[in-house]
Amino acid sequence: MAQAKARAMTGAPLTLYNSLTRSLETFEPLDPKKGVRVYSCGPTVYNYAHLGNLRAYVFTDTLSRVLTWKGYALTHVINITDVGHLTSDADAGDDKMEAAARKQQQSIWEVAAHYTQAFKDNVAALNIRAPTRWSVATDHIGEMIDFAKRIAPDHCYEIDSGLYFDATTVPDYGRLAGARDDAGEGRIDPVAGKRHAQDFAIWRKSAPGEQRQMEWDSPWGKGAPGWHLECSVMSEKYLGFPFDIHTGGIDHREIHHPNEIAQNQAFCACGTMQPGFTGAHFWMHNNFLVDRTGKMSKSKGGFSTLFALVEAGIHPLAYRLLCLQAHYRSELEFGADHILAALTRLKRLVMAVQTLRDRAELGDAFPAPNEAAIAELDAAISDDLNTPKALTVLEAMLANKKLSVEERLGTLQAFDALLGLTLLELRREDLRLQPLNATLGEHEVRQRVERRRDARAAKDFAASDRLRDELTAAGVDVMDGDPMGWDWQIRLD
Ligand SMILES: Nc1ncnc2c1ncn2[C@@H]1O[C@H](COP(=O)(O)OP(=O)(O)OP(=O)(O)O)[C@@H](O)[C@H]1O
Ligand SMILES: [Zn+2]
Repeated sequence: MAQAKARAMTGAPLTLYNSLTRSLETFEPLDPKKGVRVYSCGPTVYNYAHLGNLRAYVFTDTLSRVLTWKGYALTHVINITDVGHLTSDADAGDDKMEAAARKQQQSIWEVAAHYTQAFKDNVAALNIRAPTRWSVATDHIGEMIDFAKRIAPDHCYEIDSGLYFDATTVPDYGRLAGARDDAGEGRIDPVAGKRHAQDFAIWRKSAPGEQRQMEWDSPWGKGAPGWHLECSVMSEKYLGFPFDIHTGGIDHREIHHPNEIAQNQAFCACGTMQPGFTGAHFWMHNNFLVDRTGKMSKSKGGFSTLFALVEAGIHPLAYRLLCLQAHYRSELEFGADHILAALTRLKRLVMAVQTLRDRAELGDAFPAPNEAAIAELDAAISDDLNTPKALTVLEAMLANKKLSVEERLGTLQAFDALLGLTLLELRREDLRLQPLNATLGEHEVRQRVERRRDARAAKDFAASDRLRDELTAAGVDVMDGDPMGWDWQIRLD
């Protein structure tokens, strides 16, 4: 801890991109006594998280590791949305949870419990640190009603379908989104009786005759809270306004976060609107994971999960590395080639570390990290979390012959805490996962690869080709002369 504190004072200033000002700003905690307070919009647990969703949490994990590295005490809240998120972000359509429960013929609570656990399993597999608190939306309905009661008199109006927030009652509505283009407006479905297109539901009343599994009594009738309200309420409850950093995917910059900001303005100002007040100091957004069809999205279907990746035999940390290879504000493309290349890079790293370990003479503890390498890493991540640069610093450090083998391992320990790749623990064998649909076991693959090598050595090309075909049919690619000595890999289609 003492070492971490010293780093915060001597390290580079931390610069982060604030979507609110569309500029890079130097980060300082708003109230150092409270440490740094971060809120991240969490998953809607109606389905498995896709790899794009998980990119959002690799990003928040990097942010939280960097803040810890800088020596700050961190309070990080991620919510679990188990009510209120409609099929359209802008208050139209069905509740995603209700729709999923109907389709899966299960209770919403079962659906939520199953996908919440699956999400937490993904988080653990990616070595994303658990936040200080997971806060579940349905545990906060009372607070949501109280919040709504406080802002309703000056900012809301009631119509048949519920209580709506009048976006014209706060200054500068939508500043975070910037100018809304026609496509943005087009996403806002009309709701009968709404005063303005941008107005949004604070409380949705259950329609007469509607069978909802989740509904609560409120001053505006039986119903459920709006999705935007949840995040305002839970961030205020656990972090207090204003807190330091609010994160989410870049889609939230358009509707969800501007609406949270409007609610926060209404909640805090109580008639005397403070200029520029938004509830959080920094609003940060990760860009999308895209595939050939565009943004990966649950709503669109055909998405990839981490579970599917592992079933195909890819180690989950290869996906973490793929995310770190791109800056969080750039789009990142996902495809079989991309993930296999990331896996190869991870293998190289693991083998480099293993070679060092084999050569090292370590006592009870690792030696102190090399200060120059630490400073270089610190400069990279202090520059708006430049993880692609950090990875090249890592590789250069591991290969730096001017440092002793032991010193490199000691430095790696510090790097690992920041990048979360667990390079000191991973072994070459760990990276060889067995695909679920494999027709040959690892041992059988090995035997065939060796028999094929012998056949080639004996110039028995017919036998060697037959063995290769057999392996190909089993989904295994043989790699003759692989520089890393990795003589086979599973094939991803
Ligand atoms: N393709 C993507 N790339 C990166 N982040 C994403 C992507 N899709 C969603 N996110 C982010 O993932 C987080 C969790 O979102 P959530 O579970 O509410 O997704 P969703 O809106 O139901 O999913 P989808 O948009 O895929 O239908 C949010 O911060 C969201 O902005
Ligand atoms: Zn949110």
